Amino acid sequence: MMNKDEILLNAQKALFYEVATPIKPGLVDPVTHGAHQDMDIYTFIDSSLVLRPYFEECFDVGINFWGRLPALFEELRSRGIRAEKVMLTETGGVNTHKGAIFSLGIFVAATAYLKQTQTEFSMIKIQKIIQQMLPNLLKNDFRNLATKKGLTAGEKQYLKYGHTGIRGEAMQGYPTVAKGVAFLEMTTGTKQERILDTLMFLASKVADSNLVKRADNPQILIWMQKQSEIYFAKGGAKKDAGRKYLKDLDQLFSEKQYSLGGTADILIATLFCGLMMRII
Ligand SMILES: CC(C)(COP(=O)(O)OP(=O)(O)OC[C@H]1O[C@@H](n2cnc3c(N)ncnc32)[C@H](O[C@H]2O[C@H](COP(=O)(O)OP(=O)(O)OP(=O)(O)O)[C@@H](O)[C@H]2O)[C@@H]1O)[C@@H](O)C(=O)NCCC(=O)NCCS
Ligand SMILES: Nc1ncnc2[nH]cnc12
Repeated sequence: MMNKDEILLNAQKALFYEVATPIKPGLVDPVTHGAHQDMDIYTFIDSSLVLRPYFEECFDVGINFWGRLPALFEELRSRGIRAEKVMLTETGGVNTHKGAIFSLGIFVAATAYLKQTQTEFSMIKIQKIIQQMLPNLLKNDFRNLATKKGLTAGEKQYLKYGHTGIRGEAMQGYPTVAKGVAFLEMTTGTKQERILDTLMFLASKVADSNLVKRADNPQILIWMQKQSEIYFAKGGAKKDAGRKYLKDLDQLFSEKQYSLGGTADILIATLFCGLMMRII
């Protein structure tokens, strides 16, 4: 298993690899800000760097933890809430990495916990640890929704459509990340082509509450699956037709204010695992 510095470096690399990759539909890259007028690449550089101490805390909590795993998540959560505040202070109130604070924080802590007893990073073992950390996430988080004021997009979508969003994904041990890692391993080409193809693969699998919120329509997820199919039929990132399609899609997303913000967070977690497995 890699040492602490290497693991934390991989967490930061995952954040930078994702945002550095052009052309992602509706998302920020070094040249465009997609559907996010309040962000640019510099906002993401600031946010990625300021989160380093938080990921270090997640590692330390995981490596020193003993006891029942749900208590590990409780320890993370209070730190995650603080990290969200640090991010918002650094970005001037912009939500760059809310999903990544949650998901990547869980992955870093689970990796550190695994390191206590195992010499190798294993996707299956990480998924099991995460499942054991989060048995009651949905029940606890959605307990008082009917009377809660100021619901988040994820909470609203649970009440309106029954979508369990990022919490459902996390509770199941991130099956979509596992699929993303298996896909990433199969990809060929440059790093950029492999990351773009993995993003578009994930875009057909993730129930992205950010996309549903922006489109104000859950059917958008089915439309997104179709776009992903067309992209791969055109040869994906390694072909001019695939890249042209992506560029047009980015244009459309920017005009309609659609974003794949949740998918970007799942890509970040996928890249972290890929880096831990040395497949990227
Ligand atoms: C459990 C939390 C993630 C809280 O969830 P919450 O209920 O607050 O919000 P959700 O709407 O459910 O989603 C939160 C963010 O998670 C990302 N996301 C959405 N769907 C998925 C998915 N299927 N898989 C992975 N990640 C997902 C998404 O973040 C991205 O979108 C952001 C940009 O959105 P944008 O619309 O521009 O900005 P907003 O602020 O949302 O709205 P406007 O201001 O524009 O109107 C971009 O940042 C991406 O990261 C959702 O935003 C977790 O946050 C939580 O529990 N928080 C408490 C602290 C905590 O527990 N931390 C855990 C430590 S381990
Ligand atoms: N590149 C990106 N653009 C917008 N939101 C994001 N959330 C995570 N990565 C993002």
